[in-house]
Amino acid sequence: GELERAAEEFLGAFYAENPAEGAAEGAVAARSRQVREEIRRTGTYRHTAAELRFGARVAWRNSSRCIGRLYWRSLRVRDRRDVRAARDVAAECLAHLGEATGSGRIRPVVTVFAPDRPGEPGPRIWNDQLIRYAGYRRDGRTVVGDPQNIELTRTARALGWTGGRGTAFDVLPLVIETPGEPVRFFDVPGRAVLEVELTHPDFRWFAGLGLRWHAVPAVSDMTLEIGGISYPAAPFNGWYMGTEIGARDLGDEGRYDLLPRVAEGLGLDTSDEATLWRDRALVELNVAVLHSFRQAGVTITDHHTESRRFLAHVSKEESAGRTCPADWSWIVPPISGSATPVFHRLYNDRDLRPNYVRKARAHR
Ligand code: HEM
Ligand SMILES: N=C(Nc1cccc(CNC[C@@H]2CCCN2)c1)c1cccs1
Repeated sequence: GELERAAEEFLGAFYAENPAEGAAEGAVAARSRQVREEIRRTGTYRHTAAELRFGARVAWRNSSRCIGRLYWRSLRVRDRRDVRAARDVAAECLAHLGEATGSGRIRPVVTVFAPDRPGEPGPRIWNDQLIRYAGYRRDGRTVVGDPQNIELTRTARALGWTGGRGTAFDVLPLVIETPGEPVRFFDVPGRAVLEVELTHPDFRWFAGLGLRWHAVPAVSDMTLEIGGISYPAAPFNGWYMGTEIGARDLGDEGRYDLLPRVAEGLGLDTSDEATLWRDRALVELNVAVLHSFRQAGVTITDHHTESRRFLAHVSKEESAGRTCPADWSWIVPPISGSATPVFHRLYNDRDLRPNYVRKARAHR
């Protein structure tokens, strides 16, 4: 059936790219038979440690919306497939953050928790990222914090969380769902969250905005799919590209909506779109992010450098006889698109496996 075909395809790719693994006489045939037998007996099968490591790295290499794939081989894989209790999942997520953060030299890490098995789903993390700032709707209109996380904040408070101090940067708890237990929240202690206070190299008033952001982006709401097996909790982190924070997180109207305030600080005329006050505010916000992270010794990349790296990755893949799948609309940065080399070409977006996929989730 479906699972057998996906398993066969994955094992084929695994042995093709890791010839030493199949060097022993009949090793490949034996593994294929063993997997088919296990699927027949149990309806699923267990990856070896080597298959899991390869699968997690190739899933990153196949992530067509990711501009940061040049270093796909260096992904650190934390095999925690025997972890499924909510408190243990939470504890391993905090350990993940510790390993990923270093003291600012961020390392790409993925932690793989228990897979879905017939009759026993794996654990699920309801947060979309391990580190998220709470959002509070005040009097029907004004919002304090991150509007994107208003619903998750409500859910956490409904589960009993009282940790929020009502600031714009309260770190939310982890909300973990696992079979046989009620959905629970677990605080993320301050010591697990490296943050950078934002200042601007040329404008002293910028610090007065009181802005900060967390160092590590760690996506926790995607399912790692390898050879037909789904790992619904497989949080992965890299480092930020500055535009994510400077353009989207802090600049979007539906997020921290800071362009008018930055434009005001710059003394721009915001009454007329044609003064391009939004564009000037965006650039200075992004300058502040890159300057602050670099001054704090926290890994970050700018969209020009990262674009060049991505094109180096694309040509490396071509040389390896593979087509690098890419989604132009996500690869091209949200500011200065045409000033980056990734803008001036097209890509093939293909849905390859292994991959990190977003599946419909029980409403949090
Ligand atoms: C090491 C530095 C990395 C950088 C600078 C980077 C950069 C980015 C950026 C800017 C995006 C677009 C995000 C957005 O617009 O919201 C993205 C998407 C993505 N990245 Fe990377 N990335 C890195 C590492 C990784 C790693 C380690 C993984 C997985 C192991 C990964 C998997 C993905 C996936 C799956 C997406 C698409 C997410 C979605 O569809 O919502 N990236 N990356
Ligand atoms: N730098 C990163 N940024 C990133 C990567 C994937 C997904 C996300 C979150 N994207 C979701 C938001 C909300 C909709 C559009 N963007 C951020 C990384 C996160 C994890 C590894 S790298």
